[in-house]
Amino acid sequence: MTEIRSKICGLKTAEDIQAAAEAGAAYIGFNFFPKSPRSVTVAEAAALAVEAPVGLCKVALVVNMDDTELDAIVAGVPLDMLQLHGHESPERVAELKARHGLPVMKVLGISEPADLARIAEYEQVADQILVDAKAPKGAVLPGGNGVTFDWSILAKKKYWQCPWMLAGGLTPENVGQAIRRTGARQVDVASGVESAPGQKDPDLIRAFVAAASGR
Ligand SMILES: O=C(O)c1ccccc1N[C@@H]1O[C@H](COP(=O)(O)O)[C@@H](O)[C@H]1O
Repeated sequence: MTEIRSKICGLKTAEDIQAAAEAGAAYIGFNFFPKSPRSVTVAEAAALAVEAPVGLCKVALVVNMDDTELDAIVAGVPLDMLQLHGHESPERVAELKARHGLPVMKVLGISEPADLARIAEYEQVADQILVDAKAPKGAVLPGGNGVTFDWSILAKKKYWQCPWMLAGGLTPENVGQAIRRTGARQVDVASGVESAPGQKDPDLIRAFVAAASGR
């Protein structure tokens, strides 16, 4: 059976990290978007990251961040990957890879088949692509809104040259179906494993990773 790798995004406590690690998640995400209920400071993320088990990929989620702020995050937190969740261009992706020496996952929002074309602009420069739902009009957050998109759009995808991950409204209940319908081998969740905005639920984290893994 194909191994499915899960990313649990927006972790804020040591208990969240322990639950993700014990459940078998492959990635954990620290959210540095200030308006998010999941956001953490550099100091908070650093304290959590140093306690994370070796082998768990620690991802920093940032949105259109400038160099000064991102330099402080990379200098202060032991990280394994950057997740760019804004309007970063392919040139900016390349620049940040070179500047920080970290793999970069670029997020692209999908709501219709035509959106798939944008992935071609990034697949040679990004290390991974995160395929997410587009944020609803007027939303404060560019992600983390718990909305899905029409997964059948991904049935029309071509082979991409870098690994990709599926996100957008995933939950323990729907992640199995999402994997079957899209062929995703990696899945990402934020709000779908919470009891309230920004509060992760260890039971839901375990249920999500188990459902993604087909257990
Ligand atoms: O989670 C957030 O608060 C967030 C804020 C700003 C940009 C991205 C954010 N989250 C990312 O969006 C996906 C999908 O979230 P959800 O599962 O639909 O709630 C999430 O996995 C994060 O990578």
